[in-house]
Amino acid sequence: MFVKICGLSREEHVRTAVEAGADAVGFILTTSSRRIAPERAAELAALVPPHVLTVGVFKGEDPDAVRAAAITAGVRAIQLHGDHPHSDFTALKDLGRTLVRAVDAGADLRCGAYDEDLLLVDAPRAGGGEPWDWAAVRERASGHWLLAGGLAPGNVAAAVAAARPWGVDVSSGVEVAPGVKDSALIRAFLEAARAAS
Ligand SMILES: O=C(O)c1ccccc1NCC(=O)[C@H](O)[C@H](O)COP(=O)(O)O
Repeated sequence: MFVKICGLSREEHVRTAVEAGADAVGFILTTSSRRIAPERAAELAALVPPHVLTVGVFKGEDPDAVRAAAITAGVRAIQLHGDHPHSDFTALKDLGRTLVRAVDAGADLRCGAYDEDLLLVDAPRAGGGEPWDWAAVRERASGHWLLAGGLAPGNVAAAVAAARPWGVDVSSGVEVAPGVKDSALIRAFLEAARAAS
């Protein structure tokens, strides 16, 4: 089970996620209360060992802006939300970063359909912490795909049983207040996700 902890902004939480065994950590580089500057993401990404994927999260920006921010941040993966066309993934391919297509359940759920490396199937409102009908995508999603949207330590096992994803992603479910991560919740989520696999 691949586990991504998203929306990190503090050193303490990046270190906790890495030490607790996260496979990926995400930095929000788009409009959001969780947004951090690419330069700040670069400071945090420098704390992350090579075996953990650093992910820059974007929504709706044009490929040139995504490229510039991803280079400044030094992230090894780019996650695009917001109905980006196939051509945006093609335009970013030469960067050599892992490309993540983030969609809701209404989209094409075959990982690789847009030449992406990973697919993230999320609630309609990304980062909203809202559970949805995870089981509905079980037969439709395929390949290297992550389930997201309203996951938390207490429900990730049920979500995995319902949707059978390749990986999971969490943000709100490891926060004690909007945008404020908690180390104990990060550890609890990783433990529960591992046990669910
Ligand atoms: O988290 C945000 O604020 C955000 C804003 C705009 C685009 C994407 C965003 N988050 C992306 C993520 O990968 C979240 O972890 C994912 O949507 C799950 O969030 P949650 O339901 O809060 O666990």
